[in-house]
Amino acid sequence: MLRVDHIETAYGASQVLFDVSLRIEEGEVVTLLGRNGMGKTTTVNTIVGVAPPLRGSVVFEGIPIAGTPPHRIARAGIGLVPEGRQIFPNLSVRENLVATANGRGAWNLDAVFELFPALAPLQSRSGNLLSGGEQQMLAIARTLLTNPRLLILDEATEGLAPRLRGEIWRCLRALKARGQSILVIDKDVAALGRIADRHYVLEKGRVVWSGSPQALAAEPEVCRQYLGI
Ligand SMILES: Nc1ncnc2c1ncn2[C@@H]1O[C@H](COP(=O)(O)OP(=O)(O)OP(=O)(O)O)[C@@H](O)[C@H]1O
Repeated sequence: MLRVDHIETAYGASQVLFDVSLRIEEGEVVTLLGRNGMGKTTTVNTIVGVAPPLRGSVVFEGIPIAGTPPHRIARAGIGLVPEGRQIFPNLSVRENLVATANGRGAWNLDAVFELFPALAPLQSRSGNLLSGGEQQMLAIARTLLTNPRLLILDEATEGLAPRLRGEIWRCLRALKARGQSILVIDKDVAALGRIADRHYVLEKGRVVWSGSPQALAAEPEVCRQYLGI
């Protein structure tokens, strides 16, 4: 579904990604792991068109998308739940949800309220009055309403209380069970290992290891050296 091949990405004169390659097959959950500043968000930004690569290719469902503007990539079916959520603070929950909904697939308001029952009674509440967990549910629901073929979450549970983190993992398991393809970044390697098909470990802008959660668990040196666990 997505093939990233040998991408090199820079912010101005500062190159951040070096020869990064990864793939996501239909229905897979794939993760990007690595300590702060290693290039995970930049990899996502390259895929969604915010930081086009200097070299290398990004091919989504057989179509090269590197260099395509972000709104066209979103339309092509890649939905991002960004780090920091970026919900519209002055719009209500319902207005946030319908603002970017496209009605081109199975996701509608009823379906997202079924996935996140806690959001349903908050429909008229202003975005800036939501808790962090409610904001993250809203951010995921809003992206699902664009009916993405590939859902990307950057820092899926960052800053959330344990109970709310559990709620986000429950949601991602439910989405995986529906066949949703997902690329996810999070610091909770154990939780990611329970839902992932494959991990990619980034270190200083390079993929230094990739493999299944079982393979990662068998490599304590990789965990220690690159993930600090
Ligand atoms: N807009 C930018 N302009 C210049 N440098 C940037 C920019 N965004 C990120 N960087 C740099 O690129 C490198 C990789 O950052 P990136 O955000 O991709 O890492 P990350 O692995 O996602 O880390 P984090 O978990 O802290 O977000 C870092 O050295 C960072 O300082």
